[in-house]
Amino acid sequence: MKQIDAKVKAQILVEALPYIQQYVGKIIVIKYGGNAMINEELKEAVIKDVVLLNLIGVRVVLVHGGGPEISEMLEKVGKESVFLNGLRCTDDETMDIVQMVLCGKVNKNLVSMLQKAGGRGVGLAGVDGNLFEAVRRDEEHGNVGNIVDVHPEIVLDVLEKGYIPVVSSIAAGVDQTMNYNINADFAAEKLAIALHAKKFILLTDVKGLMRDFRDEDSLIREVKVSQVPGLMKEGVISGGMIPKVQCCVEAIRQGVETVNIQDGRIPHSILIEILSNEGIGTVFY
Ligand SMILES: Nc1ncnc2c1ncn2[C@@H]1O[C@H](COP(=O)(O)OP(=O)(O)O)[C@@H](O)[C@H]1O
Ligand SMILES: CC(=O)N[C@@H](CCC(=O)OP(=O)(O)O)C(=O)O
Repeated sequence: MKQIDAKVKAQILVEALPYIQQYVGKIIVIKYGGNAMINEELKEAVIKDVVLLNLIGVRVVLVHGGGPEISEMLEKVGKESVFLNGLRCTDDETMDIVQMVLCGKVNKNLVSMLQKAGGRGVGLAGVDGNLFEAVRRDEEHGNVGNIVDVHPEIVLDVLEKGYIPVVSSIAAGVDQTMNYNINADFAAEKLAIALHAKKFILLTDVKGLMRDFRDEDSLIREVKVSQVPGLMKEGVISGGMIPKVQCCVEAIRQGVETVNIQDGRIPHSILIEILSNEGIGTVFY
């Protein structure tokens, strides 16, 4: 690694101070999508940003997806992935695999990486401490749930002790008889609202919200939530962006100060957003 002169390092830290001060003691919820977990190097960059923020006293909560990893595992056991309106149709066998992959593989991998980077992670599934309670969404999606209640106490306890909560998007049924598969964007949004987060960041595999998502230069930097219905009508927001943007709007309406959709493929994009005036990606306010 290229060494930076100590004077330069000191200068960089001093310049970062006013930005950091805004966030010390505040909660930031980061949704880390499976499509943004492209390789180990990029994952390490995300993890280091999270550890650094935690070390300087920002209360960071990581909510992760893992859609591509679930699909890969389903393929290995000979099951096809079926999506309806962007949500995975989840029969009982698929639900077992969703839980194994999200709560086992992806969650523990992120916790290990946090620890390797000098942080202290605690993995939680949305069923732990009754964090998320859900009801069945509809018959077509099978075991996919809508979160109807959030009990954030377990996350607050973990934060209080200085750990970094790493949350997977599984919810307990309200009657506790079964668990549900929850889209990770929805789970993160609900948690950001319940925790009164200052900021909610969604890391994905595009630069942000684009006027034309095939054109990398058409990034929309700022969106007022009142502009969203118009953008939907124009067809600017489509596919996987529809639920994502709905999450952003709901989070702002429910009191989260700013919400950002940004590119998890850019190394250290979290720090770039937090430590600069210009920021990165699309900010909703
Ligand atoms: N206006 C838009 N700007 C950016 N992406 C868009 C837009 N409209 C649709 N999309 C699609 O939304 C996708 C991101 O949503 P999704 O695949 O669900 O992300 P994730 O897996 O990170 O949750 C992009 O890869 C892109 O194909
Ligand atoms: C109901 C539903 O679709 N659940 C998602 C949960 C994981 C997820 O959302 O992961 P990404 O953020 O990586 O897409 C799924 O089964 O794929």
